[in-house]
Amino acid sequence: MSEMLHAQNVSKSFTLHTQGSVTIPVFNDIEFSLSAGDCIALTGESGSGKSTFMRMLYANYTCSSGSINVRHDGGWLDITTASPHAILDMRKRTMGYVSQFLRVIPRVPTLEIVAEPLVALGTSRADATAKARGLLSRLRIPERLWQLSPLTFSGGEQQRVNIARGFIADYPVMLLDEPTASLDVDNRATVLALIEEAKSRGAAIAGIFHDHETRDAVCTGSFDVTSFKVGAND
Ligand SMILES: Nc1ncnc2c1ncn2[C@@H]1O[C@H](COP(=O)(O)OP(=O)(O)OP(=O)(O)O)[C@@H](O)[C@H]1O
Repeated sequence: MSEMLHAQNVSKSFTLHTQGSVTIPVFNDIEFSLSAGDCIALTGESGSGKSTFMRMLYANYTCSSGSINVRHDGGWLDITTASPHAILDMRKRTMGYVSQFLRVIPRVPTLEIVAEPLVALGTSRADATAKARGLLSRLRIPERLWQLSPLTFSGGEQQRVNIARGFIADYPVMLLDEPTASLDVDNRATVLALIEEAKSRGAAIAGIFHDHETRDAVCTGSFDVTSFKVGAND
């Protein structure tokens, strides 16, 4: 399967400038690769750096050293050195990210929030809205809520709106941060089906799944961040 993302010699430490410039080393020399059709679980004990690494894959956090290349626009883009404009383009067209929490924009209806990534890619508003309706139905968000802002929705409802938004475009690479964390059994099954569909169309997926059943059901492999922890092999 073709490689979609490659992280090489990636290290990370945080410097706490407001606390005497204390340095917190997180991990050293990570080698990580993701291919089309993969669904790799990032694993490791609490505090080992799973979320930090995922944020680095999305270029939300900088790398202390190393490179992260993403297949984008027919070539490779090193997101550790790319311009902010190139990163935004990569996120728009290549890499989807389902975070745990929805960023709610007040007064924007749910249907529009879900359809927006497809509209940004050039799909007509009618087609994007039709697909958004389909996803919201599958994820059991009652139709009477679709024209409302999700500001007042429950945690689980907000998470499902976020999932619908994350899965509406066929991103070649997807990052999933605990996509089933606050879901009931039926909705968890729907999310597993969406992940399976993304894998079958060739998406390359990395995710954090604290729930073992979810991980065992959809993951093709795992990547233990702990083994790259600073001092792990001392
Ligand atoms: N923005 C930050 N500034 C400073 N230190 C941070 C920051 N983000 C994470 N860290 C530190 O980096 C280490 C790894 O944290 P991270 O959240 O990535 O772990 P995790 O494996 O995702 O943990 P968990 O499973 O508990 O969510 C921790 O020691 C944490 O304190």
